[in-house]
Amino acid sequence: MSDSEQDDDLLDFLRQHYSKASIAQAPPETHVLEGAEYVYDNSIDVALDSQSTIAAAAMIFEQMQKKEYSTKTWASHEFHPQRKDESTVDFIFTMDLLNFSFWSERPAEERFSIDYKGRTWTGYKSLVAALQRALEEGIPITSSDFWQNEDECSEEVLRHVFRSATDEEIPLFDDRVKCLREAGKVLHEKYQCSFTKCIEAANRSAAALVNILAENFSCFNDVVSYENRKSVRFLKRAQICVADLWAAFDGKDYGEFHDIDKITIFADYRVPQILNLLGCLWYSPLLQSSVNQKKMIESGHHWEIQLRGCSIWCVELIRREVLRKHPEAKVNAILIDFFLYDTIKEREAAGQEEIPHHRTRSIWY
Ligand SMILES: Nc1nc2c(c(CN[C@H]3C=C[C@H](O)[C@@H]3O)cn2[C@@H]2O[C@H](COP(=O)(O)O)[C@@H](O)[C@H]2O)c(=O)[nH]1
Repeated sequence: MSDSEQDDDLLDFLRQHYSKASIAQAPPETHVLEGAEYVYDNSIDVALDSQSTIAAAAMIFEQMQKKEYSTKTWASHEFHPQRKDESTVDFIFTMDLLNFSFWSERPAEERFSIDYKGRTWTGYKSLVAALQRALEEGIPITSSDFWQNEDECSEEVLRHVFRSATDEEIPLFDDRVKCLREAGKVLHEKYQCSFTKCIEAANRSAAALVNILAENFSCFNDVVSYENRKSVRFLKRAQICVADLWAAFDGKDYGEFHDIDKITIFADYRVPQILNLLGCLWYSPLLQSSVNQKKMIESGHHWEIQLRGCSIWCVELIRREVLRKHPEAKVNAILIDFFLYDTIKEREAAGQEEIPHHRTRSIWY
């Protein structure tokens, strides 16, 4: 039998036994966790301490139970939108397009901050406050049509939206403008100007929605290469966008995802910090001293990749340990992450930020 006849026979066999549908139905995957494990397995400047990780799992579970951590915790935060409709979808998409790099090298009283409702907000909360303030001022900052209209949504208007209470402007202002312009263009060209169309295209799969964001919006495509692996996907803002939808809508409507547990923690500058403080992450002496001295670590540096990848892997081990001891627990990496972020922010507010977070300036987190 000739080669081509053998090929035809093989194709006939495949057609008979593997319909296109079954091949196409492989469930969507983000590949974030396998990338994180690869980074962990190939890290020399960051290590996990198993005893501290086991102890952290017990503490986190006990605290989350006590504080009744659930998706409902999301709506309890200042200025998070409360309406269960498309306006909240648009708010979350806008927020997570811009949800990065708020840390400052200035002293506390001089750092970028937003005045809103009689208080001054910094960090992530400064972003949420700025968006709410703009909406109250009649600026449609959560509309992708607006972002595309450079006459109405001029640089001057955007500087007004993010005007600071100090003379330090919001970090990476120009990059944030680029994120809005790109997102407006992509939504217009591919999703009828609405992020809800991206959600619909994901067919209630969290992994599929993360992939839609990463593959269609370059500003969400948070991917690095490390050692011999070309593509380590962290996808921090794509993942936190899906997680915020899930939490804001209590796992229903626009927040309903059958595979939400595929989402990992969001590898930023806060989770490594709290894991380091808890003794779960150990740094090489040189890395620890660089972090303690608040030295800049370039985006893409192997230290930064190790910090982010080992954080994702560490919380995966914490999640497994919690479920090993409490199989019935309604706990996933998202809720553990929200708890860890809120915990480090409480410690910061109480002046207990004994070890600083690492300093990397980028749009990825
Ligand atoms: N891993 C993780 N990173 C988070 C958050 C949040 C806020 N999520 C809220 C929603 C539900 C939760 O209960 C939170 O209240 C912001 N960030 C990131 O941190 C950085 C800002 O830090 P700072 O400048 O100190 O505020 C920046 O990269 C930002 O993207 C989180 O939850 N997890």
